[in-house]
Amino acid sequence: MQIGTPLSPSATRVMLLGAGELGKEVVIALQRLGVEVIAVDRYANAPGQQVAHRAHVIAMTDGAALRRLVELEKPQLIVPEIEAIATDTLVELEAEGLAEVIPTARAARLTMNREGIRRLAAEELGLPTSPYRFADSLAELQAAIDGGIGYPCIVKPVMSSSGKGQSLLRGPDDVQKAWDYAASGGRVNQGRVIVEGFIDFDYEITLLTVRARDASGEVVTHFCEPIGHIQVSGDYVESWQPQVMSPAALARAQEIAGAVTGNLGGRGLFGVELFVKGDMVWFSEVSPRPHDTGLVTLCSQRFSEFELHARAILGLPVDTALREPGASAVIYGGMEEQGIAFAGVAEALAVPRSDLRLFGKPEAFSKRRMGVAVANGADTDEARSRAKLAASRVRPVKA
Ligand SMILES: Nc1ncnc2c1ncn2[C@@H]1O[C@H](COP(=O)(O)OP(=O)(O)OP(=O)(O)O)[C@@H](O)[C@H]1O
Ligand SMILES: NCC(=O)N[C@@H]1O[C@H](COP(=O)([O-])[O-])[C@@H](O)[C@H]1O
Ligand SMILES: [Mg+2]
Repeated sequence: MQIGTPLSPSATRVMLLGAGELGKEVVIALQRLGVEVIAVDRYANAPGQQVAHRAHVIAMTDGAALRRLVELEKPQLIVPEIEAIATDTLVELEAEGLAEVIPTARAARLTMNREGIRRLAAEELGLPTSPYRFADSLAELQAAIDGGIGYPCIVKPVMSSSGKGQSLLRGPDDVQKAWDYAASGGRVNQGRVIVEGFIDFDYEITLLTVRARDASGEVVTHFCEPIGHIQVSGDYVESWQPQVMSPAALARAQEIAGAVTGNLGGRGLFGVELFVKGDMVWFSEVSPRPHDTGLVTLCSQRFSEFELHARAILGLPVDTALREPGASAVIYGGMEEQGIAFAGVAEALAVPRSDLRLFGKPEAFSKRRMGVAVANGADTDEARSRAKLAASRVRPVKA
């Protein structure tokens, strides 16, 4: 693909559906390559909209509104940045040849709903996953648990992300609460949940996997070094790269990631989430787009996951090499307030080899991710303590 001049008839236009912190970095990477970027989100002044050529606010789950916007902006590429999108409309738009959906409209549709991707991975591709059932009511949920899933188990809305609506159930007393929380936490409330048996893993990783054209034009699969991370209530708080793995576990992880991304197809970067115990590896889920735990690559790789995504979707070659060990630590809003300020930034950046991203979200919530600290070190232990120290020095305050 040639790259044209932005804001001229020759422009290469890319539309991001979702413009949060991950999209913001993708927009910046695309801007640097001379791409015209249109950032869409459900609210005004989303992080990615602040650095794009144009911004639109629509309900992205409204198929008619999405179609109108695509017909107006005529992007060559549509890049989903969140799950909750009218993906049936994406399938139609792609079939009509109106735009190419990254990585494919089918991948966006399957991963929007936990049921689609889980059934593909476990039942079609035969990949190892936690035991699971789906339920549409409290009674069905109880029956699924009693019928074999057992305790401990995890309940999640079929459509949600960043741990929203997710609970760990230790016994029968937790079932009603988990059902009610899932119903309130799903981004698109379908009243359907997945219940998964709890995997007692040693550690979990995100294996960033890139499908990109090589010099001959053929799409080949590249793997980044594995990223280790810690999640609290289903949301990531800390990540580091590289995560040390046994050669057997790494080979199995790459095999699973290759199988699922190969089936989803297209071009782009994927975050393949895997649980590891000894040499055993389970597939958990996959984002057909940059992953929050991959924010660490802003400091650890030659090209961040966002730059890799930008290159891959444009049909350009990639280089997934690690540069040096790194880590990331999340900065939360800590309050429910509009237009907050951040104190302690100078103190945070005084931590050796550290850097910050403040996303610029217009409204803070107590557990909303508002920024991230990244840091390098001689090893991931040193990088982690620096990233956590830098993050802890940033203090959200009322402006
Ligand atoms: N079956 C399971 N066994 C053990 N831990 C689990 C299981 N399912 C989820 N978890 C834990 O909860 C975390 C979040 O789960 P999951 O990735 O499914 O949620 P999510 O809402 O899609 O999050 P995100 O959008 O951030 O990826 C996992 O990374 C893992 O730490
Ligand atoms: N795990 C998925 C993930 O991290 N997605 C990132 O969070 C944003 C939504 O944030 P918000 O909920 O604060 O608006 C999304 O737009 C994306 O950048
Ligand atoms: Mg996840």
